[in-house]
This record gives sequence, structure tokens and C-alpha cells, in this order.
Amino acid sequence: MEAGSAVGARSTWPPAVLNRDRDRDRARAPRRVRCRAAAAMPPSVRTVSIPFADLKERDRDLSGKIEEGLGPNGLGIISISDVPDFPALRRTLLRLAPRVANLPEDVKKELEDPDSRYNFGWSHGKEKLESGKLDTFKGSYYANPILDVPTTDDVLVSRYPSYCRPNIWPADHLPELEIAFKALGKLMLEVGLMLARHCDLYVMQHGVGQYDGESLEQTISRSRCHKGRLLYYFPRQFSAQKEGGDSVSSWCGWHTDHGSLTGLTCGLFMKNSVEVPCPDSAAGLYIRTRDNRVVKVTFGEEELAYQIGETTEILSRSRLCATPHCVQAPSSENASNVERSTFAMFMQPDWNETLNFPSEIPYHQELIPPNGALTFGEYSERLVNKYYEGKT
Ligand SMILES: O=C(O)CCC(=O)C(=O)O
Ligand SMILES: [Fe+2]
Repeated sequence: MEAGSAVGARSTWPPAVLNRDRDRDRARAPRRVRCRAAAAMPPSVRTVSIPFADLKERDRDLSGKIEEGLGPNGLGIISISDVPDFPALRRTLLRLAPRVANLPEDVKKELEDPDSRYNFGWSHGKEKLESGKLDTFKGSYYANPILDVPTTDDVLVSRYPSYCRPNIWPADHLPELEIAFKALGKLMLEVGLMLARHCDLYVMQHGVGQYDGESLEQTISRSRCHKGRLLYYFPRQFSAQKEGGDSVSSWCGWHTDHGSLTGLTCGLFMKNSVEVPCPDSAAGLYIRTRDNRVVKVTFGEEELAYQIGETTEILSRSRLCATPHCVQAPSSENASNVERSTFAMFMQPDWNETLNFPSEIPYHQELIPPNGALTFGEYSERLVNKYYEGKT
């Protein structure tokens, strides 16, 4: 898919079935766009960044930065600098991604969980791309870094398998994965809660009354269904599919995260097991802006980024906005054998959380009952039906 063209119709993340591409008019261009010299180079934008020392002050006024990064004219992503312990935890986990992907096939098979629609454990080639073909470009390892067993209630487990089934860990083959995954996931939740507090302050300052019941901070802290995703992007020449190789979404298709808030690390590139700098300045994360342009978004490898999910956009009455995004693979000559690893922490409401939807919402209006109240679990089920079975 070409940069700037309409996004397609499919999605990638959790539940894998729930992200949805959207193409929407946006009001204004993001600030601080730096145009690169060569015409082929995409415009590149740095995320708005908040130092951790400021973020952890609960009552500090960060509304200017929240608005610039996450408000109606922002990119829907913000980064936090100087988070203690983050760089080491990131590197330790991301280096394990190729090791998971290179486990013997029979071991990886045992780490799959079809009953959760591959939303726990190893998942490769199970999601569909914009083209409708199965995604073989990346592999994912999914787990809840906070709770190994979110519930023991069998009714809930069969009703919401993508949230409620237990974690799977490669205890015999890669025991360090569980430790590193949980450590980074917990840190990303803690810092995410701090950011959520400032998002709540901003939304309330901007006139959304009765917001307490839908406080992002409280919703996230009550939830039992957060999900970590360790992503491994295969070197492109090893992918079964060659088509779409040069498009902006050549590594990860266009989608908008569905939940509340997504923590994201800067991708780590490796070649023959050695960490390398990104081999192609065009490779990496792209976002569709409010005014319908596609820009490359960058943040430092020591920074922890957060993206707004669609559920937060709806509940905040669009004071906070989610944006469609995708990942481009490197395409230059020296990019052969280059692989990319990253980690996303999807924070979302509990399956049991009642969401009070506004009477007017930008998407999925048809799923909401007349009184506007629905649990997140029920809402997710309706989304799955909408996308997969055409039912509402
Ligand atoms: O790989 C990345 O940088 C982004 C991944 C992503 O957007 C997702 O998993 O939802
Ligand atoms: Fe995403």
C-alpha cells in the first residue's frame, strides 16, 4: 500500500481480531515535521516527550504536552524519557524475540493456543493482512504479564478466551522469557498508570463531566486482562510472501489499537544475532495524521512510548485520539538478514467493566445498546462478530 492512500480493511492486534483500520479526516498537520532531503524519504516526526520525573508527580500540570501528543490534533503517541530500569529491561526482552522465533517447530507448536484464537503463546501466520493473505512477516508471543491465570471461572474462560485463558511459558526451552516478559510488562503498566492519571486530568479540564466513572487510570488499574505482545519481524527474504514488499505497511499492516492505552518500545534491529542500527531510515513505525498524511514517527530507544486506543478515544469523547499505524520493513541492500524485535503492552478495561458510551461515537455506533452501557467483554465480542462474521 502506498503512503497516503486509503488504509485497507484489516488489522493486527489484540485481540488480534479486534483492531480495525480506519481512514478519517483529520483537522490539522502535526507540528515539528522535519522534511528529509531526498524526495523518497518520508517526513519524520519526533514524538512529544515527557520526562519521567515530571510524569510521576500526580498533580503536575502536563496538559500542554498531553494535548500536543494525544489530543485532537496530536499523533496519538507520546514518549516518556528517563524511566528507571527501562533500557536494560527492554534490551533483555527484545533480544529473546529471535530466540523464541528460532525454537524448533515442534516446540513452537506446543506453545500455541488455538482456543484463544492465538491470543496467548506463540502466534505466526494466523492473522490476515490487508491483502487477505496470512501474515507470515512477523511472529508474536502473547501473555498477560500481570496475571498468569486471570480467572478460574470456566464460563468466563469459554466466553472470553482471548482474555481469560492462562498464560503459556516455554519453561523447558527458554525459561528466561517469562521473567523478562513480566518485568518489562509490569514496568510498562506502572508508567502507563502514571500517564493515565495525567490523561484523566486533561480530559476533565476539557469539560468532560462525570468522567470519574470512566477514569482511564482506574479502569486500567482494575483490569485483569492486559496483554503483552513480544513481536519478532522476520528478515524479509525469509518471508513466504514477497508481495507488498515495498509498501509502507510491509512489516505490520495498518490498524488502530482497540483497547485503552498501548505501551510500545522502540524496535531493536539485529543481524546475525548482533544488534545493528536501523539499516534503512525509511523502516519503522508510521502513523496516519489527522489531516490524512502518513508520517514516520520516531522516539529514542531509551524512551517508552504510549499510544491511545480506540476505547479511550470513545470514552474521552474524543479529547484523546487514537491513530492508525503500521510498520515498514527496511528495503535497502544491506538490510538482508536484518530482523526487528519490539514489545507492545496493551492495557484495556476488564472484561467485566461497564463502559458508558456517549450517545454519539465516532465508530461502532451500531454495537452500542440504546442505554449506552456495555461491558468491555461484551463490546469486544460484538466487535469480533462485526469483523469476522458480519453480524452486529
Ligand atoms: O512494531 C511496532 O512498532 C508496532 C506494533 C503495533 O502497532 C502493535 O502490535 O499493535
Ligand atoms: Fe498497534
